[in-house]
Amino acid sequence: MRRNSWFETVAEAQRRAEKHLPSTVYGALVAGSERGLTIDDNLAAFGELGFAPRVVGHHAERDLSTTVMGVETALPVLISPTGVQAVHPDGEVAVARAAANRGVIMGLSSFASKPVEEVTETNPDTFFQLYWSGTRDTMVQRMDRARAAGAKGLIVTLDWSFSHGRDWGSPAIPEKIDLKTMVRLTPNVVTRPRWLWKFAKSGRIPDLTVPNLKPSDGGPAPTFFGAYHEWMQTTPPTWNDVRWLREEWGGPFLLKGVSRVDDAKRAVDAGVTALSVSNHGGNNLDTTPASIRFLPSIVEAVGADVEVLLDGGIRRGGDMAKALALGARAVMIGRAYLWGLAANGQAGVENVLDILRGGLDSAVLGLGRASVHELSPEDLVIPPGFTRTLGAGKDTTPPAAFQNRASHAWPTVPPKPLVLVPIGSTEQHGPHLPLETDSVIARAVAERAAKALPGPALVAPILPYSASGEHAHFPGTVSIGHEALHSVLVEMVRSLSLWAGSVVFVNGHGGNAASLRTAVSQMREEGHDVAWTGCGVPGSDAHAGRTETSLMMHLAPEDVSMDAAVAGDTRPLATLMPDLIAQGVRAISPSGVLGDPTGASAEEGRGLLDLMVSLTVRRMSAGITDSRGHLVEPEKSPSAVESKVAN
Ligand SMILES: Cc1cc2nc3c(=O)[nH]c(=O)nc-3n(C[C@H](O)[C@H](O)[C@H](O)COP(=O)(O)O)c2cc1C
Repeated sequence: MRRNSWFETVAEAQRRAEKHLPSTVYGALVAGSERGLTIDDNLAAFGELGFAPRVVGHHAERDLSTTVMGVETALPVLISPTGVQAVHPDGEVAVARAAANRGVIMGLSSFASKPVEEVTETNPDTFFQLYWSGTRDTMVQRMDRARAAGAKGLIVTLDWSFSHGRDWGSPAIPEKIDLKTMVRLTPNVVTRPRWLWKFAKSGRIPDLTVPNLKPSDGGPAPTFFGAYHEWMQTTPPTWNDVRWLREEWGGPFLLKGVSRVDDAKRAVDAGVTALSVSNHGGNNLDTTPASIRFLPSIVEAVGADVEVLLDGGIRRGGDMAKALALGARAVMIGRAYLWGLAANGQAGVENVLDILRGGLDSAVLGLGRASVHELSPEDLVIPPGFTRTLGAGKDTTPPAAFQNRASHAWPTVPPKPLVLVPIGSTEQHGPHLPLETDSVIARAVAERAAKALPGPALVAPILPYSASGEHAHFPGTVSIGHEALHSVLVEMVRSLSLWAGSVVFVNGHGGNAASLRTAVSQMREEGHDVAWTGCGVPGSDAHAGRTETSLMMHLAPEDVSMDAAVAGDTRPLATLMPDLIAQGVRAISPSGVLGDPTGASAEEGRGLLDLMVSLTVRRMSAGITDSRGHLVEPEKSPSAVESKVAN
């Protein structure tokens, strides 16, 4: 009896691929560089993330569809480009057909075994992938050909450093597979008669040429290794080259392979439409952490500007749900569909896409969401320390460079810029929020305001220590007191004024207001162009309550422990103030919370942050201050009461 070719999970597809394929071919699919630690982490990281399911209020119908770079897809998954050499005689055409049948976008590698024209004919929703390889002329020819074939987007892959040593032994890949090689590989091949039979039936032997790199003068297509050689000989690209590629292509443009926030920002500056957070499926520099760990920081930095995708380690629909919850617009899959292809051709790829659809739908259902767009970090249990942030100029790094679009070396600082200096605190924020809560909020407001303001605006490294005397008896609090803070602010302004046009302190901690008033008014009397503003919004509660908790759930969800959140004293700040001044926070609220964090949400935090930023931008644009340099709302007179600042 014929064995049921349907499989239940991607793990089973992998087992069948291993059985079907010669070990050399299977080895090339599972490959990860060096010790394979990155590829392991790509998988393990999804296991570290948990779900936070709901039990009532589930939606009878769920919408899993989205668009990627303007192209509709029934599922938020793309076929990631891979050189599908020798896995199946129909190669990428079988994959493209499966993707078309499931309404999914096909990514075609320039190292693929099938011509782009055949693939776009099969699946019109195809993105063509290019490496920075060859001369500019050859790259233009390749892009022209893909465009003429109807490719709807270009994927440019930049995360490859020719790091191919593998401790477990790289499989030997022949220059080309002809009959002679087949004979040489016989011991390997004869143990996989079904694989050989598929090729024999198709009347072809596995092909290791790359038709999409065929020269336009009619010469033969290079072999896989010829193409690889050309790529290795090409001088690596600069950001200007990326911009040039994007302009030459002129359509939707996805940059694949980003891990760092600074690279993501430069990609945005280069005009990309989308980027994929990726480590090439563990095939670039081994020990690079899993791509999912970088996703939140990159979404936070550029998610409002471009579409952010993720690839690496997706094996289940639940993995997709986790990536989407952390802000990915869609994911890309590599090995999962290759194993499906090896196990059962086109039907095997369809089987894999169905598995992913089923798993994603279950997750969306169980999380009580109606669509993939509603997934959010709140749906996940994110263990402390899960995420990694690279190249963000975090305030834990030495304050050597300005944190702005690019990390500025001094000659690149624009003349007489406006400098925003965020001021935070290091103080207890209840049992559920981190000590740096005020710093995270102040920096986020300053960075977003700097982007929104016209003209050059730089964000200076944050001042993380300030006046937190009222929280002094809680472990973790570090306060330098008003006197020291006053001196720091004065000296900062004197130093900044040597080259800055103007200085605005963006304060995230209400306890700093007294020092800011005295220091800023002293500096204005000395003739410096300086002002300050707070991050308050009307109606916010006092400390570690709903306002700050919502903001942190939006900005740094991995650092919020909602399990530990408790309500504190909920009286308004004005009522609490005399007791606070006389006795400190601990006497009034043993937990350190003033307010009630329990109803907080990331959604609310996003709205609050937007409001904070727009109020800050409005105040800064109007430039009206009270007599001590505190920026006030434009409609209020300069003598108006100072606005409330967040704690
Ligand atoms: C065998 C193989 C070949 C690949 N070839 C390419 C390629 O030609 N172009 C490219 O951009 N990425 C290539 N990749 C990387 C994938 O597009 C994708 O980033 C990676 O496979 C995602 O990880 P996953 O396999 O865990 O899903 C390849 C990956 C594998 C496993």
